[in-house]
Amino acid sequence: MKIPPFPIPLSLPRLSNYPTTNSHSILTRIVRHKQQEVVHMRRQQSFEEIVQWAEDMPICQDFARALCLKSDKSNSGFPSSRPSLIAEIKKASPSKGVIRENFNPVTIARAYEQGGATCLSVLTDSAFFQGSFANLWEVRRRVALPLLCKEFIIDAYQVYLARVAGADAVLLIAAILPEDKGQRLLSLIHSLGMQSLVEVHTLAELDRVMNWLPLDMVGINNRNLEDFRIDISNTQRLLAARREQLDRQKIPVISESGLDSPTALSMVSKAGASGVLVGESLLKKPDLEQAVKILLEFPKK
Ligand SMILES: O=C(O)c1ccccc1NCC(=O)[C@H](O)[C@H](O)COP(=O)(O)O
Repeated sequence: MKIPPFPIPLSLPRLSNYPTTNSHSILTRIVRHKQQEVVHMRRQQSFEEIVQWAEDMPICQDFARALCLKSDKSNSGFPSSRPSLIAEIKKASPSKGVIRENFNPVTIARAYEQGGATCLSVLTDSAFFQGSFANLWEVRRRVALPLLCKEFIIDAYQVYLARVAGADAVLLIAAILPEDKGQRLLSLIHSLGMQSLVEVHTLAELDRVMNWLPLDMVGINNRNLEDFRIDISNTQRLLAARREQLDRQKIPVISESGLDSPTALSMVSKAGASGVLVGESLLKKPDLEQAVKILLEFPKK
């Protein structure tokens, strides 16, 4: 394997340089910032070079398959099916500020792996989540689990960067991608050998992304990204409406955000989710390995 020159010396622009105000929704502010960030990164590191590095990367792991193999929908030892866990590595978030002061992405990744996580999600946004592509690359070098690049993707440049930093899968958020752009980015992700977790929050978004082909995984976000409200019954609602269609097309569903107990996992699993994406409730605990084990322990009958 040729080692790409990470960390690419990208000095990202400071949030305060851009004309966003608190009257805009957080998602609007993030997207405006991303637009500026992409312009800035393209100036610092040529697109052609990033493309070349991406083409030299080793083959990706099958993220969706890992999740489905681990999700145990038939194990009679458990009162309900057990979803597999994508454990998230994030230092801070717009809704919660700093979540974990003592933050070392590789130490966190190893603890998650020891605890029984199936895959990892690494926040790469720096302005709002205090993450980086270098964090993703560090985790890639030291931990074998399949990795999701958790970014606000609006441009091909970011997709190539995710591949160079070692991602196996990339998040696409329906709410920030008009239809043809979403499909174009999904096709690019596939052409680079990666998969995508396509995230929706509403039924209208779910119906829209069902036209993006081929879908690897759908994520149902329980967090409203406009106002931060969390409602884990969102997963049940959307699955109740479209489970048949998703099952028919064999598209695994991941429930995201606000999941903090085995009971919550059991709820979304019974609704049809094959996996869960969990960050904050784990990251708040001092012992992360133990926190994962406790979360994956389903309530006994
Ligand atoms: O978490 C936020 O405050 C946030 C704000 C705006 C856009 C996205 C945001 N979070 C991304 C996520 O959806 C979560 O990191 C992920 O689903 C894990 O959620 P949690 O377990 O609640 O940390």
